[in-house]
Amino acid sequence: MASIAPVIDISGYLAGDNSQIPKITAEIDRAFRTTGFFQLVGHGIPQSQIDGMIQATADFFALPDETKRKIHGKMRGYQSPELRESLSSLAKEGFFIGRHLPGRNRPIVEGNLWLKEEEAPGFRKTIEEYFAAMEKLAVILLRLIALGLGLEETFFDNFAKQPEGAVLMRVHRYHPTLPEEGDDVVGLEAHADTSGVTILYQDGIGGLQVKNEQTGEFETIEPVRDAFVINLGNMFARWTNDNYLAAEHRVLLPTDKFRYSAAYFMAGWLDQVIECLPQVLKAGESPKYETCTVEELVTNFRKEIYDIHTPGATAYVTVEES
Ligand SMILES: O=C(O)CCC(=O)C(=O)O
Ligand SMILES: [Fe+2]
Repeated sequence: MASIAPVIDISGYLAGDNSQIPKITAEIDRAFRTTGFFQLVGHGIPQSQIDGMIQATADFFALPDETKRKIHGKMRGYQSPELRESLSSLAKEGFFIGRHLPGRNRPIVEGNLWLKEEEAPGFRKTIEEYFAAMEKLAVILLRLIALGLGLEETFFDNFAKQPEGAVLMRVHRYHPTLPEEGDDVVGLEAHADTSGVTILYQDGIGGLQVKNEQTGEFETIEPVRDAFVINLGNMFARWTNDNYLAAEHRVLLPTDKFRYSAAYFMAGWLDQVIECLPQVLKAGESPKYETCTVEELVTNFRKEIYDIHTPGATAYVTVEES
């Protein structure tokens, strides 16, 4: 059986070797049709930058609770474990950042929350630089996806590059289970992402699992040190009429050490209209989803999440940038 997340090397494309494009785009197309996940190597982001991001994340979460809570937020800043009632209090902490767009009053485009430099030396710079690297990688990925779908290479450029975009990154610390809890404790429940494409880095601990559509079983994606795990969110299910999978995935808690990961969600330009691409429809098929905008999808998602888990919470936090 094919791997649940095949390793795909895009270095040929990045080096400008056009002869590599058909092979790479066909591999990506196959992965998204069969499992919705692949592991990306040859992406050009130095391992030292990735390791630095993981170290900065670990240092941030190691700060005292009261320091982290100074920047407690919902879609930006520190997310303590209790924000999601469905998880055990020890399961997972997060820190969210998104695009920095001061002066825009549009919901979803919010200000980031940072500690003072002396409270978390180097954290902001490291995370912002990694986020910027993800922004570039997302454009590259979307170009390869466009080619694989038989579209113009730049088809998704506006989606990715228009500044007013729902583009977020969350770094996580998953806490080890208590001895009496055993293995197989779910720390992040099964979900599909609300994104176009998600670029995830998981450290070497493991625990990320994807639901196999054929068997219904969750299968583990083994960490590959220099690879990003790439998956599609529900926007591509809509664009491709479910030919590309927005696969369900979850995370099992580690058993003896913290696990760190970083998930960058390219949910794109708020005014992007998402409608079924005519290229994917076979004779006699019709679109399964209503046409909608990114803003509608993301707003609905946030309402669902925050109204369910934190009654009374608003879908957005609008924060003045310091
Ligand atoms: O931490 C991970 O490995 C996965 C995170 C994830 O799926 C998410 O944040 O949506
Ligand atoms: Fe996810």
